[in-house]
Amino acid sequence: MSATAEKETMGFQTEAKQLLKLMIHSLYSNKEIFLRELISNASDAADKLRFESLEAPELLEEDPDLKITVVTNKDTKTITITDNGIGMSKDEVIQNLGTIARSGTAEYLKNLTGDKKKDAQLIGQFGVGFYSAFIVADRVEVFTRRAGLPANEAVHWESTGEADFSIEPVERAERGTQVVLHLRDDSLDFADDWRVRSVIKKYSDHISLPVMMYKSQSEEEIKEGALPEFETINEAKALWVRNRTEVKDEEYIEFYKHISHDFNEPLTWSHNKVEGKLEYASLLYIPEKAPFDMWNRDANRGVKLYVQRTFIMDEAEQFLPLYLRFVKGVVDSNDLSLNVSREILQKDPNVDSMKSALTKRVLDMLEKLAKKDTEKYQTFWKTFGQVLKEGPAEDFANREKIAKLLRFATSHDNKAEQTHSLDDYIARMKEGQKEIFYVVGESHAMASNSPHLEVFRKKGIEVLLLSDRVDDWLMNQLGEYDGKQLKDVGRGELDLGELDAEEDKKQKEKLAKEHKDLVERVQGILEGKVQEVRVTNRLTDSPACLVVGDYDIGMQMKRILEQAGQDVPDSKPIFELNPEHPLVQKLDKEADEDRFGDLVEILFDQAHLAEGADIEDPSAYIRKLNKLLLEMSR
Ligand SMILES: Nc1ncnc2c1ncn2[C@@H]1O[C@H](COP(=O)(O)OP(=O)(O)OP(=O)(O)O)[C@@H](O)[C@H]1O
Repeated sequence: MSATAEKETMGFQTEAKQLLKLMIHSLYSNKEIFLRELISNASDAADKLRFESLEAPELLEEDPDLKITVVTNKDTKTITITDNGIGMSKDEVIQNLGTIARSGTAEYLKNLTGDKKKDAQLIGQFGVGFYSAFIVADRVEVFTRRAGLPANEAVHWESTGEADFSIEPVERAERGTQVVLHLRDDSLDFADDWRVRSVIKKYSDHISLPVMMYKSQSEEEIKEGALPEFETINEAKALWVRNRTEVKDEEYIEFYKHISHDFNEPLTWSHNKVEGKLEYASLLYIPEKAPFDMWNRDANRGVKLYVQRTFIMDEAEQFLPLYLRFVKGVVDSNDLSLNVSREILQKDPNVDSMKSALTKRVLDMLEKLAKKDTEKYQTFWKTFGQVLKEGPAEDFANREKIAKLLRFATSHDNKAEQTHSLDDYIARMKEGQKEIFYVVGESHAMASNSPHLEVFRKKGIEVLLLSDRVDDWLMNQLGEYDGKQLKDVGRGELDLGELDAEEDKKQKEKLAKEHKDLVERVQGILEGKVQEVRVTNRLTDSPACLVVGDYDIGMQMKRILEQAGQDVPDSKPIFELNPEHPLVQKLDKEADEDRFGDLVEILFDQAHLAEGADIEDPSAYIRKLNKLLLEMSR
C-alpha cells in the first residue's frame, strides 16, 4: 500500500482481478447491462436508507425524496449515475468495491471454461454487479457519503479496473453515491442521451423510485440559456403493487434480475395480491439455474420483505419452507409492523399463515408449469428436483401435492432421465395392480439391472428406478400416493396379489416344499449372516438375490448412514434362491459339503455385488471362484 498525504492506493483482492478480466471479455456483447446493475445498486441503496430512517429519520436530512439521476455528457465522454440513498463510509467502500465479499469465489472461478458464452452464463449466475461498469469504462470514479456522516467524511474512489484502486477523502454535501464512468472509445454510444434513455426504459421500469434524466431542450430554451430540468423516465412504482394485466413479461423478467442478481431469465413466476384477513402482495419466481451455493445449507435464501412498500429485509426465510429455498421474490405485507425483526417474524402466527399460503402458491405454480410446458418443467426438475424431494419429510400437509410434482426414471423406457410422474405410472398400471413398485440402486444402471426386476419385467409390470441418494428415504416418507402403497421390490416377501396367476402361486408352494432340504443346508452354511433363506419366484435369470426384511433399514440408507459414520442398526438380509436356475439345481445335487459351502458363499457374495454392496472378504471370494474355475477346466 502506498500512501501520499491522504490518498491511498490499494490492490484488488486476487479473485476480484480475475473476475473483472473475465467479465469484461465475456460480457462484451451485452454491454448495456452495466446500467441495469448500477441502477439496481442505487435502488438497493435507497431501500436501505428508507429502512434505516424508520428508526433514525434524521438520516434523510433535508432530502427525503429518494431518486436516481443519470446524466450523459458527450464532451467529457462520461455517464454519471447518482443516487441519494444510504451511501458508503470509507470502510464500506473498501469492503464493497475492493473485494468480492462472498465465500467460495475462488472455487467458483475454477468452473470457468474459457468459452465466452458459457462463462457469461456462469458469471451471470454469480452476479456481475458494480464491476460491470468496466465493460464500458476504462476509468470509474465513485463519490459517496454515508447518510449521517458529515460532508467532510465523503470518499472518492477511483480505478482503471486493472490491478488497484485509489481512495481519498473529499467534501460532499449531498448524501448518497455518484458513479462516474469514463467511457472507452468503443462505448461512446453511452454518452448519448437517447441511447441511454431507451436502455433505462428497458431495464428500470420496475424500479420503484424515479430514475431521472434531463428533459431535452428546445432550441429556444438552449438559446435563452435555460437550465435543463429533470424528468422521470420510468414507471417508478413498485411492480408488485401494479395490476397483473398492466405488467409486461419483460418487466417481470427485469425485476427478477434486479432482485435475484441472476443474469438468466426465470422459468416462471406468480404474482398475487391477497385481501381479507391478511393483506399482502407476493411475486415469486422459479429460477432457471441453481445458485452456485445451493447445496450450502447456510447459503442465503428467502424472499425480500417489504412492509407497506418499505423495504425491510433481504432473505426473509420465514415465508417459505427450506425445500423451496430456490424460490426468489418479494412479499409486501400491510399487516406487519415496520419495525419487524427476524425474531418477531419467527413467532408471528400471521407469518405462518402467509407461509402456508405462499407454499401452496409455489406448488401450484410448479404444477401449472408441468402441465403447460413439459420441457421447462424438465429443466426445473433437473436443477431443483433433488431439493424438492426434501419436501414430503419437511411438509407433511403438502405431501400429496409435492408427490404430484416428482419425476422418476422407470422400467417403462429404462432411460436414466427422470421424466415420469406418479400419475403417469398409475395410468399405466396393470389391471389388478394395487401398489406402486420401486427399486433402489447405487446408480441408474444398478437399479435398472437389479435382479429384483426380473419377474416384473417378465410380467410387464412397471417399476420406478431410483438411484438418487435421497430416494430410499423419500419413499419411506411418502408411504403412499393416491391411495396406492409405494412398495420396494427388494423388501419383504414378494406378493404380487392379483397380478400372480393362480398356477404361479401353486408352483411357488410346490417349489418351496421340494427345496426344503436345500434351504436348510444353505441356512447352515450362512448361519449368522442371514435372517432367513428361502426360495423365490422373483428371479428368472439370476440364481439368487438379497432381500431386506419388512421392517429393516434399506440397503441404500444403510450405506449412506455408514458413510456418514453413523451407527446403523445391525440387520441381516434375507437370501433368496431361484430353484429354477441351473446353478441352484446343481447346488441341490452337490454331495461334497466343502464344494457346496464354497458355491453357496459365492452365490451369496454375488448377490451382494448385484446390490452394489461390498462383499465382506473379496480375496476369499476370488479364491473360491478361481478354485471352481480350475475344477471346471480340468
Ligand atoms: N450506489 C450504491 N450505494 C451504496 N452502496 C453501494 C452502491 N453500489 C454498490 N454498493 C455496495 O457495494 C456492494 C457491492 O456491489 P455489487 O453490485 O458488486 O454487488 P451486489 O449488489 O451486492 O451483488 P451483485 O454482484 O449480485 O450485483 C453492494 O452490496 C453495496 O453494499
